[in-house]
Parts: sequence; structure tokens; C-alpha cells
Amino acid sequence: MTIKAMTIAGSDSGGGAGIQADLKTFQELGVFGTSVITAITAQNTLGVTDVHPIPVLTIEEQFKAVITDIGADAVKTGMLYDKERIEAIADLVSRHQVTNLIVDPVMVTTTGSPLLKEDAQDTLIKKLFPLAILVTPNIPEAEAILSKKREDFDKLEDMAKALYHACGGVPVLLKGGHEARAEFMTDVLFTGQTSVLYTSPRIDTTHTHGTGCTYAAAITAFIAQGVKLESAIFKAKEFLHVAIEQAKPVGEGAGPVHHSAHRESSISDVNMEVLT
Ligand SMILES: Nc1ncnc2c1ncn2[C@@H]1O[C@H](COP(=O)(O)OP(=O)(O)OP(=O)(O)O)[C@@H](O)[C@H]1O
Ligand SMILES: Cc1ncc(COP(=O)(O)O)c(N)n1
Repeated sequence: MTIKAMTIAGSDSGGGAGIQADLKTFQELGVFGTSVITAITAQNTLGVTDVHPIPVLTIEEQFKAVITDIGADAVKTGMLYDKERIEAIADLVSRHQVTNLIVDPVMVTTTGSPLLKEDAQDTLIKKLFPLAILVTPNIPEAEAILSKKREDFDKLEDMAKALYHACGGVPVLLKGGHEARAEFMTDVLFTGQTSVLYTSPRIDTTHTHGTGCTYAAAITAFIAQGVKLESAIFKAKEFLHVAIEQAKPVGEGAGPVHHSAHRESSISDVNMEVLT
């Protein structure tokens, strides 16, 4: 049986993030990848120079073409651009009874370009988050969702719990890649009952373009294969960690991770701790 995963996201011409990172990740993890493109970005390792949103009708037709013929064992969303597109996607996902939806609430790129209109955040929270099995914000996205700062919380676990409630009671993976001065990078999953900490050593690199997309795509691939959420995140972080470690120089700015690194390196530096 062929396992399939779909990404609904923006195209990154530079190949490091968005649709391109998602499809590379699906392929590397042995899952057949399909795509619904929401916007085309002109982008490289230095930044975004243009964004062209795809008409809603074309987004709907891409989704229907794939889902009615190929199907999807899991679906991931990335850059959704605006309210209108989020509403259309939420409608498609519920009408077609997508059960394994992972929402990466992409708002701004590493280089600081906005990928979501400011007035679309509320629609994302109210319409799309409730349909997900996991939402994966980074710290700046978590701050925007909560209208609170990281400093307002003692521990990352406390922020993850607050996010769980702000996201309507959907499991949340709060990514700690933006924690200043940390020696170890910790992400926290809060499922409503349990907190799980995923920790890995910080790699000294500037090549982290597309880490969020790659991470969520890897989680989606493992979920599509039937792996349980807690383990899917652990395996995805292992995949991402070696991809960051072995990033090759590409472009003049923040380079992409190396999606096929896991083929050469099976050493895992990732630790998982379940808190009760
Ligand atoms: N320098 C690093 N060394 C090790 N792991 C890292 C590093 N930077 C990011 N990560 C890991 O990458 C994952 C993504 O985290 P991050 O908080 O950067 O997400 P993001 O901001 O959505 O990613 P993106 O850079 O694509 O926007 C996390 O598991 C984080 O620990
Ligand atoms: C089309 C698209 N989607 C997502 C990102 C986020 O990735 P990053 O924050 O690593 O730049 C991006 N740059 N481009």
C-alpha cells in the first residue's frame, strides 16, 4: 500500500522551505507527496522579493484533484497567506473529512518577511486550528497567538499549556528554536494531559532556513505511516537534527537544511522526556 501525504503551502523558489522542503521531506521518509500551492514566493537564502497568491478556485481545484483520486493519509498546512484562503482550506478539510491535519502556523520567514496577512490570524485560530491534530508554532508565532511575551512565562511548558487553551484545546508543539542563548534546543508538546520535552544540542549554524517546514512535514510523514504523535515528533526531530548538522553551503544568506542527511547519519542526539 502506498502511503500518501499532502502539503498545502507556499512555493519557495529557493528550494529550502515551503512546498519544496515538504516534498523533499516526504520523499526522504518514504511517503508519496502531493501539493496544493497557496502562493508563489520569489525567494532565496537572503529573503523574499515577491509574493503572488494563487486564486482560491485554483487552490480548491488542486485539493479536489488530489483528494478524490490519490487521497491523503495525513495533510500539512504551511503558508496560507490570508483570511479568504484559510477559510477555503478549512472548508475543504472539513468537507473531505481530513483526519490527520498538522497545522504549521507560518506567519513570518526567518529573514523577516510576512507570509500571513495580519488580519488573518484570528481566522487561522478559530477556523483551522480546531480541525488539527497538532499545531506547531515557534516562539514569535506563539507570542502573536497569545498576545503575550515569552518572558511572561517562567517555563516553556507553561507557555505551551497556555497555547493549548488559546488554540481551542488542540495538541500544541511549541518549538524553542528562537530561545536566546540556549545550549540545548527544547520543544514542548502539550496534549491536554501530558507535557513531553524534546531536547537536542544547539548546532552552531546560520543554515536554518526551512527548519519549521521540514519538521512539520516530517511529523506529517510519520503520522501518515501510523506512528503515534509523541513518537512521530521524536523521529521528526531526529531527522531534522542531522539535516541541520549537515547543511551544505547554498546561497549567500541563511541556507537550507540538508534533507538527505539522514541517509548517511543515524546518530541521534535527541532526548525525549515525558512529564506528568
Ligand atoms: N541551531 C539549531 N540547532 C539545533 N536545532 C535547531 C537549531 N535551530 C532550530 N533548531 C530546531 O529546529 C526546529 C524548528 O525550530 P524553530 O523554533 O526554529 O522553528 P521555526 O522558526 O518555525 O523554523 P523556521 O526557521 O523554518 O521558521 C526545532 O526543533 C528547533 O529545536
Ligand atoms: C513559502 C514559504 N513557506 C514557509 C517559509 C518559512 O520558512 P523560514 O522561516 O525558515 O524562512 C518560507 N520562508 N517560505
